[in-house]
Amino acid sequence: TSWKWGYEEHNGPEHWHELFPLAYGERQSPIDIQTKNVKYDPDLGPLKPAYDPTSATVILNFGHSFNVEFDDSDPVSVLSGGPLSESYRLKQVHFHWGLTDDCGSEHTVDGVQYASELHMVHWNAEKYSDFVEAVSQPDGLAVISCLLELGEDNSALQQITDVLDSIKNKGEEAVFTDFDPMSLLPESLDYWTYLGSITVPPLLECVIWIVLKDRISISPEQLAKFRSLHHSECEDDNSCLMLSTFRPPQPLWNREVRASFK
Ligand SMILES: NS(=O)(=O)N=C1NCCCN1
Ligand SMILES: [Zn+2]
Repeated sequence: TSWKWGYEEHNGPEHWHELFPLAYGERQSPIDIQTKNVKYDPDLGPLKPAYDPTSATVILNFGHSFNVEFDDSDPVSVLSGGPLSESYRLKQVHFHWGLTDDCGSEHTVDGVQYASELHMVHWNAEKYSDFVEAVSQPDGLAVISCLLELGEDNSALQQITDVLDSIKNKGEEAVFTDFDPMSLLPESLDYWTYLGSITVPPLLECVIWIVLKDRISISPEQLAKFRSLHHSECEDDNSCLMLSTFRPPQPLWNREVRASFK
């Protein structure tokens, strides 16, 4: 394509439909979770994350975000329970953020946008043979989302922000292991769940979303570190900063949001 999708005026979410028609699909993400319209579902069991910190491998700058990658060649770090009928394998963890501290999350709750959002991406390794096959299926991925609100330094997050200087430019990667993604999550795993899509092109409608009710904190200094990353290789430090990396909420259409809690 002549342009690479991104989050700037010329290639951001309002342009994505030009190359990725699913942008106008019936089960797009993120959404605004209107708590008065969610339905408590007593059949929703507890989430059962089981992660091995040694399965973390590298942290890398993708250009439109940075990922902590996990070795998913064996069922070592997995998620089951909750709304899931099968066991899903953890593949990567990443974040979304905004230009200023008053925006940045993708999901919103009763119209409130938070400073950042954590996504833990898992794929259905019981039904599908690899990640690429999974993203072409309606139940291919399960993504745990946790909203980050502006506040105190998050000590678990510091393990990540401390290494971002080593992956400043697109394509750079660094060894990153002995990382337990559970350390990032709040004490309660109460959640809302709905059927949606990945929130980056090609916007495939393959995700069972699991949005945690409780939030974790991120400090202004930690957010500033996210924004110091470069979305491409460039010398002039301020011409290619990864300042904003969130897609705004999309229409709910004919979908229900269920709650695991009253
Ligand atoms: N924001 S997101 O939908 O989690 N993004 C993803 N990108 C790559 C494939 C999985 N998910
Ligand atoms: Zn994401």
